[in-house]
Amino acid sequence: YYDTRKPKNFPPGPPWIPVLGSALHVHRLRKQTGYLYRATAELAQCYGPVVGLKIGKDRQVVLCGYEAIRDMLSRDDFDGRPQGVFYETRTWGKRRGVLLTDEEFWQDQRRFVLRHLREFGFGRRTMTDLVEQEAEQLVKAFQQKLEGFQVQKMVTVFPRRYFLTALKTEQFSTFLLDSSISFTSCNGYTDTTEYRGVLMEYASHQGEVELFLCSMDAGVVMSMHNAFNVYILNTLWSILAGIRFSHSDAELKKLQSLLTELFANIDMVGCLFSQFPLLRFLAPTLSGYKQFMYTHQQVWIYLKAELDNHKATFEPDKLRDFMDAYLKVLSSNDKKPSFTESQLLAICMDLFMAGSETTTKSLGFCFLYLLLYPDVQRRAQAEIDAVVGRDRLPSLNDRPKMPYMEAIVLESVRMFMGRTFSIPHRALKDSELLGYYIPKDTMIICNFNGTLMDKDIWGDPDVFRPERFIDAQGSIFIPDQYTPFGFGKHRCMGETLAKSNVFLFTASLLQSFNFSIPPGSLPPTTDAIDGVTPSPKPFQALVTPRAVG
Ligand code: HEM
Repeated sequence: YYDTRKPKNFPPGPPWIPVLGSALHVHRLRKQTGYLYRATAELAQCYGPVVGLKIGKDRQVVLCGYEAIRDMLSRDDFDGRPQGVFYETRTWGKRRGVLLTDEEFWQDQRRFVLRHLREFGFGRRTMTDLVEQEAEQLVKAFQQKLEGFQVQKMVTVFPRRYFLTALKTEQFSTFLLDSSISFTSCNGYTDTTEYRGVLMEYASHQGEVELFLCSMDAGVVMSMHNAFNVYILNTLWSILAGIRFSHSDAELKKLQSLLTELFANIDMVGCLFSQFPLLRFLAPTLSGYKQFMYTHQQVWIYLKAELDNHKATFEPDKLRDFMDAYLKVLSSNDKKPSFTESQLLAICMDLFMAGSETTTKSLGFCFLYLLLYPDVQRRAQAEIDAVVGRDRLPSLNDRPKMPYMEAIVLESVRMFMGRTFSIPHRALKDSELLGYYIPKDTMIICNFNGTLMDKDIWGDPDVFRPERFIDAQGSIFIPDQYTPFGFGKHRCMGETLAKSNVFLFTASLLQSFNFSIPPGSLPPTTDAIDGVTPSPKPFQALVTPRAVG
């Protein structure tokens, strides 16, 4: 009976039943809508922007509107992070790290991490160099896959009259760039060679049409959703531990695939064993506990080996990276008790998890939408050609002169975070939010779908339209409601790095290549894979070099 009673003036929501709370109700909605963020958005339609739930042992409040989210994120009362098995087993049974800790412990550690990440690269020249270096490697890797392939000017001069006739008789299947076309005979109408290819550019002048066509076999079809992981991780890991991973590093690949799988099986708000902790013992596999532990153990082993390596080569006067800076503090006598070796490992794990998945997935969504919106791709390429040209790679210094590319970054992150939640907060004491009573220790979650995909704010939220971030003067304009990195004291620590990566990786690839839907394939779906953070479903692109400008 006690389990079914809601605290007085607790935010409205579905009824609570013993032990399960509102879990079944939410589960049903999730099945219907396909996603947890949609299930809670539906609840917000019914109960308002502040929804009260109980999932197993967890009392949760989900916020679904800008006003509620802004109020919560800007108040110290809600600066806690959730407690419990889920948040402790990941770091050896005690809350450690910077992602899921709070109060004085977190403040000291966050301050240290921010200061030293800045020292070794964040927001400084070193970061610029690192991101530019990785972008260059990424372009090289794409070029290698396309090696030996040249844009073929297969048909140069084409009598316009014949060309138009061919179009009318549908010898050309379509007249869109990046589409596949095939036709027979052109040179003087006697050659009966069959031409099949992807139309990359055309120019019509003086009664003639010039076609730039690349052979379909020569373009390379590549998986795009996972094309960026290692390069993204390298920008972060160089700063943290001075390491650059090779693309073929088998151990890293194994680790990343374990993490990807784990992230798809748990949610931002926990999973079965965190809400029903007894299930760890009764059903370790079904409740996700076994997989959670196994993946974390693998990450610990990996990080510990690197830490041992650093300890063996550590020189207090020659600090190479963030790990060294932390080791130096550990060796001093006046360090605060929160500075420990396990805390260093937990910070590395947090940054490893928070840093690589998020940026990689933002890039995944970016290229998914670039395939679906070829006009956006062309406009970006026109800006790249005008500002950078083709003789050198884009750099982060070009950024202020490239508002359209900057807008693509903002729009890609909106598409990514508009399908998920922020990291949960916790009420540090009994509080009030938009007139409701929030008891101490309640978990509070922002559903970013309610702001980043709100029709009233964006008009056409499902459309990939970077122009929405550009004002009448052609400058970047960011509405207040755009908060994919959170705000307040827990604001994301990697925003600068993440945006720089998405900007430069995208600009560098678009400078050299066109990305299109492979001929004969359906357009990729915009449905995502649910999980801690959403991922685009696996998709492929036909990558062809751009014709020389
Ligand atoms: C597109 C990429 C990214 C997005 C959308 C993103 C988003 C977020 C959000 C929404 C939060 C939670 C804020 C809150 O709880 O109020 C957060 C926190 C955090 N992010 Fe990011 N993030 C991204 C990339 C990164 C990167 C590259 C790093 C690596 C340095 C990083 C490190 C962190 C950390 C350490 C926190 C916890 C901050 C704290 O609680 O004090 N993030 N991020």
